[in-house]
Amino acid sequence: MEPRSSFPHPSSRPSLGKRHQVNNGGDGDDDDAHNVEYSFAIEYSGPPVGYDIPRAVPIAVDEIPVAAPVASSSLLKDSSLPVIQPIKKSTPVGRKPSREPKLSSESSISSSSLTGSGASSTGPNMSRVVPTQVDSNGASGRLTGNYCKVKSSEGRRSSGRLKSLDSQCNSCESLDCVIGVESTPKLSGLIGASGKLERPDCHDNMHLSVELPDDNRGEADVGFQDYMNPGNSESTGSGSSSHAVSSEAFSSKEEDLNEEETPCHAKRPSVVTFRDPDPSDVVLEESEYSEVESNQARPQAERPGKKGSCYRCLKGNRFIEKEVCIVCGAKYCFNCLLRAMGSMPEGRKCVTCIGFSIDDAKRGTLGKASRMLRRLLTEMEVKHIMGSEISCPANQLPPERVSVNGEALSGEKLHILQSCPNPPKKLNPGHYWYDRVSGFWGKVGQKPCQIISPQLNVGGQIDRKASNGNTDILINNREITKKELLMLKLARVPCEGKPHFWLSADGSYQEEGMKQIKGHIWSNSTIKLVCALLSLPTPPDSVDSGGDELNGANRSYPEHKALCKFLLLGDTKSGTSTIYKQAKLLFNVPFSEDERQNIKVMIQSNLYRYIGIVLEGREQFEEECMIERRKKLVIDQPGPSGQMDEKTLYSISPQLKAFSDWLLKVMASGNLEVIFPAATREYAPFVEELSKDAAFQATYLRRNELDMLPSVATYFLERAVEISRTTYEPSDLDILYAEGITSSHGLSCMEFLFPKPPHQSSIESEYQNYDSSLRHQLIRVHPRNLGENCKWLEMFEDVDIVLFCVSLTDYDEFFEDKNGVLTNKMLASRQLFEKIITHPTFKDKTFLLLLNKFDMLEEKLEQSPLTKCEWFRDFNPVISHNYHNGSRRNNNAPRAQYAFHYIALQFKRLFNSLTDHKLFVSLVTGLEQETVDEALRYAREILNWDEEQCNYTNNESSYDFEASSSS
Ligand SMILES: Nc1nc2c(ncn2[C@@H]2O[C@H](COP(=O)(O)OP(=O)(O)OP(=O)(O)O)[C@@H](O)[C@H]2O)c(=O)[nH]1
Ligand SMILES: [Ca+2]
Repeated sequence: MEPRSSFPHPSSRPSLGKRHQVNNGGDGDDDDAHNVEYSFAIEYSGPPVGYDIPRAVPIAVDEIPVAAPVASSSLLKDSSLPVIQPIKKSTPVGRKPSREPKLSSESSISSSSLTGSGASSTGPNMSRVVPTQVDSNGASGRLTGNYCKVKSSEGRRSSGRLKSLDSQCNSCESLDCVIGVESTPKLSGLIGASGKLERPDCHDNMHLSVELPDDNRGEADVGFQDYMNPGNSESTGSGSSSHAVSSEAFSSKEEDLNEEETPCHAKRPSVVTFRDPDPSDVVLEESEYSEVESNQARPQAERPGKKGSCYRCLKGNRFIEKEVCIVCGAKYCFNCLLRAMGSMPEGRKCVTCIGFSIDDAKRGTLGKASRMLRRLLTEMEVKHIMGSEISCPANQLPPERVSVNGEALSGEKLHILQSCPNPPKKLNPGHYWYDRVSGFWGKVGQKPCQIISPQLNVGGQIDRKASNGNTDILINNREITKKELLMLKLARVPCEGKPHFWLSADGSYQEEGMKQIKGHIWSNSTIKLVCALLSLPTPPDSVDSGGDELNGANRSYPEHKALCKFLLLGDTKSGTSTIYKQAKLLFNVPFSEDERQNIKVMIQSNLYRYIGIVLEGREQFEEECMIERRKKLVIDQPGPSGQMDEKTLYSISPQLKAFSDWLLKVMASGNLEVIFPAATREYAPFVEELSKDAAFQATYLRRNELDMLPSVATYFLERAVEISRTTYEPSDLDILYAEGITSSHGLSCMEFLFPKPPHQSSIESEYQNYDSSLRHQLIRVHPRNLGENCKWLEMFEDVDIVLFCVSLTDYDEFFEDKNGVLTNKMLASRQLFEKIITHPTFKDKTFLLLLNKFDMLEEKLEQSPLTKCEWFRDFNPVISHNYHNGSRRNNNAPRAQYAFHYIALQFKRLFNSLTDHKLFVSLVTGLEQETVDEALRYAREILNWDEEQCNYTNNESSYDFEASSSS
C-alpha cells in the first residue's frame, strides 16, 4: 500500500503529489477537509497571523517503512518489524506543530499521524474534527501514555488486534500480537474517582495514565494520535483531536515481539503528554452550545465521506459490515474499528467519545456484541468490553431523565424500578406512566407497552390522560386507549355505560365502588392472542394464573421476532373462515380443545338451524299441498266443502309439530346460538325422530328449493343424528365445512411456518429463496368486528399483506338490508373492498384478492349470466378456439375462467384507480386445500419480491379483456 501523505506545512512550498487536504492556517475552517479527498496545499498569502505558525514536516514517502505482508508465522519470524520511534512534540492547542517531529530512521511514522492539531488531525479520512466544536473532541483530560507501536502489514485482518486488560497480554508470545502490537492506547477503563487512570500492564513500559479533569471533561480533549495507525498516514479517525497536544510516541521493544529479531525497536519508555486545555480553544457557537448542552454534550459524528462509507477510511458502502459508536454514531469498518475505538474501556465508543453518555437510541444494544466484534477479538476480549459497556458509569441511565407519572426519578427509585422482578424493558430517558395497581406501564401519551411488577413505590399519581385514551372508560383511573377497549370487548368484559374499572395485577377486575369481582381478564384463552395481535402487553408468566394453554399461547408469541402478518378479510360468507381453517389444517396448527368445543357447539346450533330451515320448508310445502287439495276438492266435489283429509305427505306428528314451532320461534327471535349447547341435550331425541320422519325426508329431497339452506347443510344433515348427540366430536372435515370458526367473536389468529419444500434439489425454484424459519401469522377478522367505517382497521396497521376474499358466486345473489332494499352481494363486497383499500391505515399496503368458491362458478354461470351484476354488465367473452389457459387450474370450463379473469380485472382497475398500486389476484376454492396453499404461498412470494420485480403477471391473463369488453 502506498503511504498516502506527507505532512504539509501550510506556509511551505506546495508539496509534491497527493496528500490530505489540510487545515490551512489552523483557523479551524476546515469545511473542505472532510469532503475533498486530496488537494494541494497552497502557499499562504493572506494577512499575517498573530501566532506561531504550526508547522508540519514533509516526509519522504519512500522513506516510510512498510512492513511486508505477513503471510504466515514462519514468514513472520524473518521479517523485521518496523516500530515507530518516539517523537516528541509540544504544540500549542489549536495550532500546528511548530517543532518537527524527529523520526527515527526505521520507523519514520508519518508525521501527520502524530501531530496533534488541526492540520493533521483533520485529514480527509476521518470524521470531521473541528477545533471550535466540542462534539468531535471526545475523551477529555490529560493523558500520558506509553505505547508500543509496530508497523504491520496494512489491511491484515488481525492487525490492530487488541489486547484487553484482563486477558493476558501475549504480545510477546503470540502471532496475534506480532501483528497486533501496533495496538492500542489501552485505555482500559480504570478511571478512578480521581479521574486518574492507571493501567497495569504486563509490559511495564506500556502503561498509560489519563488524568481527567473533574470539572469539565468536554472541554479538554485528548489528542490521540496515530499510535494506532502506523504506516498509514490516514489520520486516526475520531481518535484524533483538533486540540494540540504534545505527544511522545515510543516504540516497543523488538524483543517483545520476537526475541530472535535484531533489536531494531528499542524498548524505550516515553511519554505522551497533553497540555492542559486552553479555554480559548473551545469556542462554542451559540446554537451548537445549546444543542450540545441539551444533549449532555454528547458528540455527534458527521460523516466525512459518502453515504454508507466508513467514517475513518471513507471506504466501502452501506453493505459492508460496520460497528457503530454508541455515543456519536460514527461507523467504522472492520479495518478501522480498533484504530478508532482503541481498547474500548467503556464499550464501543470512539476514543474521543469516552466519558460521554451514550446515545439513548443505542441503549438497547448495550452489551450485545456484534458479529464484527467477535470476528475481530477473542471471546474474552469481547466479554470484557461488553461487560464494561454495560457497567461503566458513563453508560448508565441518568435517573433524573426518567420520569414516571410526572415525577423525575432519583437514583434510588430508578434502582427500584430496574431491580424489580419484571422491570421495564428498554428503559430510556423519557416520560412514562405507571399503573401501580395493575402493573401496566407505558410511555406518556401511548398505550401500555408492558406489564411490569405492580406496587413499586415509583413515580407520582397516574394521570387520567396518561395514555392519551379517549374512550371514557377508566382502568385504575387511567382512560384507556381504543386498542385496550377492543381488547376488553374481545375478552367479553362488558363496557356499556363507560364503566370505571379497578383492575388488579392478577387480572381480576371490578367496577369502581363495587365489592364484587366481575371477572378475570386473563382467564379467557384467546385474550393473549388478541393482545399479541393488538400489540398490547400480557402479564409476565409468573403472574399468569391461566392454564397450560394460556402459557402455550404466550410462548408462541414472543416479542418482536421476525413475523410476517397476513390479514384475511372479506364480506359476510365470502369464505374467510373456511380459508382460515383450511390453513390450520394445511400447516398443522391444531385446533385447541377450546376451539374444538366452540366449533362443536357451533356445528350443533347450525344443525338446528338447517333443520329449522327444512321444517320451515315443510310447512310451506304442506300448505301448498293443502291448497292444491282444496282446489282439487272444489273441482271434484263442487258445492259446500266436504270432509277433507288433513294429512299430506308433508304432515308431521303433533309432538314434532310442537318442536318445529318452538324451533322456528327461536330462530325468528335470533336466539338460536344463545340457547345452545343446552338445547342439544334436550332436543337430540327430536332430531332422531325427525330424521326418520317421512314428511321431513320428503322436504329434504326438495332442499334445492330452499333458498335459505346453504350448500354445506347437506353435509351435516346427512349425519344429523350423530351430530346432535352430546358425545359428538367434530372431525377436521366437519370443522372445515362448518360455517364460521367460533360463534363468539370474529377474530382469529394463528401462527405457522411454511414447510420446507419436499424436494430440495428441485429445479423449480418456486420454493427457494425463502427463509423457512420465518414465522407467519394469519389473522382473520369478520367485517362486523371492524366497527363503523372500519374504524378498528387501525389495529392492524402492522400487517404485511391484506388478503381480501370475495365469493365469485356473489354476482347474482342479493340480500335485503334493514330498510328492505335489495343489494347485490358482489356490489356489497366491492363496497367493503373500497372502504378497506382507501382506509388511511392501509395506504400503500399490499393487497391480494382471493376470488373464492371457484368450484361453484361454472355451474352457476349456466343458470345465470355474470351480467346479472350491474358491475359486470359489459362482460362479453369471446371464447376462441385457441383459448390458452394461463392459469393453474385447467379442469374448469373456459366460461368460468373467463368470468374469473373478467372479475379479477374489474377489481384490479378499481384498485388501481383508487390507490395507484397494483392488485394481486389469486383464484381459490376454499374447500380445496391445495388452492389455499397456493394462495398463501403466493402472498409470501409477493412479499418476497423486490419492488422492481413487482410486474408479476401470473394472474393476468394472456388475453385481453379491455379488447373484448370494449368491443
Ligand atoms: N362450494 C364452496 N363453498 C365454500 C367455499 N368456501 C367457502 N364455502 C362455503 O361458504 C360458506 C361461507 O363460508 P365461510 O368460510 O363461513 O364464510 P365467512 O367469510 O367466514 O363468512 P361469515 O360466515 O360471515 O363469517 C360456508 O358454508 C362454506 O362452507 C368454496 O370454495 N366452495
Ligand atoms: Ca362463516
